[in-house]
Amino acid sequence: MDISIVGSGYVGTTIAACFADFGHTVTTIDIDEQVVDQLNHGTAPIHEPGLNELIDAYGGNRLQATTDYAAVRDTDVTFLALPTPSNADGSIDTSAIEASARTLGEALATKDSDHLVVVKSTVIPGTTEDVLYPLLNDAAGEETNQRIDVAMNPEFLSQGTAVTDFQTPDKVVFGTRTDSATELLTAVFEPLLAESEPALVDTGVREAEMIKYANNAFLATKISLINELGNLCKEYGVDAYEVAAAIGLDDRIGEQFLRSGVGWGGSCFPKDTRALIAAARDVNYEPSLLEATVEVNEKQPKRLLDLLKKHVDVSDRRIAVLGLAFKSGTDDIRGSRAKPTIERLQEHNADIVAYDPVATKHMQETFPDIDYAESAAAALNGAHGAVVVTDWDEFSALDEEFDQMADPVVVDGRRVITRKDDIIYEGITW
Ligand SMILES: NC(=O)C1=CN([C@@H]2O[C@H](COP(=O)(O)OP(=O)(O)OC[C@H]3O[C@@H](n4cnc5c(N)ncnc54)[C@H](O)[C@@H]3O)[C@@H](O)[C@H]2O)C=CC1
Ligand SMILES: O=C(O)[C@H]1O[C@H](OP(=O)(O)OP(=O)(O)OC[C@H]2O[C@@H](n3ccc(=O)[nH]c3=O)[C@H](O)[C@@H]2O)[C@H](O)[C@@H](O)[C@@H]1O
Repeated sequence: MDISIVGSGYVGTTIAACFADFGHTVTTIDIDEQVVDQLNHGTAPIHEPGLNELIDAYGGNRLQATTDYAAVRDTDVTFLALPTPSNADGSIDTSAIEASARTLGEALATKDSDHLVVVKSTVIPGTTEDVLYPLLNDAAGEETNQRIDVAMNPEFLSQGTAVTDFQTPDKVVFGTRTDSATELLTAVFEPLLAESEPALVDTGVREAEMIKYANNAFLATKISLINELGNLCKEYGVDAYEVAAAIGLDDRIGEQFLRSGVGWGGSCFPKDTRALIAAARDVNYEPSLLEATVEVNEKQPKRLLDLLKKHVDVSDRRIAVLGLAFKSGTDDIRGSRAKPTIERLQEHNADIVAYDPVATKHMQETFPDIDYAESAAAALNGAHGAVVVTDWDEFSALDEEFDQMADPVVVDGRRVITRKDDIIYEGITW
């Protein structure tokens, strides 16, 4: 099948590479010429395990990239994997996806066969059918004889494991208006459905849009709940990880996403929870639990520093921040809990030295005035305290490095530190 994909970020590039691997012919479209050049030269524009191998194998042949929307005319279906960031009030900014729908509609005006446009981006219920569908058809013009249909196919991959998550999902959701759209999507995903046998959810467009938000809201709330319980555990001298391990044995609860700590970040949980809260207010519904989910998350970095301040006066003291990425395995700092942690340390006039194996360059753009170390050892050397914000494996190997601290106070926000002897060690929820 001939597939086009608009947007070559985390989602667009991953699905492009995997669709090519299924045997489809794929054309990606992006406004960023550098991204297009990279793909055509067989290089992935983002860092994801396994992605470079696929792009290297198919880039420039079965997988072509362009900035020209005209390429969609030679394809049967177009996936939109465009950003849906937050407006100032938390609602989603649909400007990129709307602009793209207009350009896509204009390009499809001269296509003489049916075309399916599938929204992969995370959008509030109604966006695909009430906003994008009319835009596409208006831009395509009345005199065209082709029929444009729309569908919604939410994506559940996580950064750091994007390729394997996409190839072996728990479920695939088709939100469609017509049987022909369902049939076409089934043909696109046929190799994946045959190989991994995920649950197939065949539903309506609005339901598919809502399933994506509900999925992320549930996961974010699950983490906030274990963080709230974890905070309480700490007050009672109870280890929250022992409690989590036990409650996770109940199939109704499940063992995943029970790692308490300094909170959730990333490109999606923060924006999607805010978007759902804004959407709820739009329909005059007060989303109390979602608000509490966000509120608990905002509190965790403060708790981390309160624990540090119990042992150290941070003012004018060198404090090490270990980990800047929003989670291990990525250089992405969007929504990272390191940001509020650094801001709060700055408010207390700490002399901050930060370290991350891969995310330093990005954080330097946000905080150009703090020190950045080349290694965790260098960050800890002479520090009066350290906070751990990201669950990088290499932090669990730290040992003698703590002996080089001026005051060996370590507050762990991710339960990664294994050395406990001869240091003052505090876990955020244990
Ligand atoms: N990052 C993730 O792990 C996941 C993201 N999502 C959702 O998928 C959507 C895309 O997210 P990401 O891939 O992370 O975005 P991203 O920010 O990594 O990439 C977006 C790409 O779209 C391009 N672009 C922007 N406007 C364009 C236009 N008018 N025409 C062509 N290209 C354009 C940008 O240059 C960029 O390469 C969002 O709605 C997000 O919520 C869903 C599941 C997972
Ligand atoms: O919509 C999206 O973009 C994606 O958002 C998340 O994926 P991602 O943000 O890449 O990463 P996660 O592994 O979910 O971690 C998110 C945050 O939660 C934190 N987390 C996760 C799990 C846990 O037990 N505790 C915890 O604090 C992580 O440290 C991280 O800051 C979802 O897991 C994906 O299913 C979804 O597709």
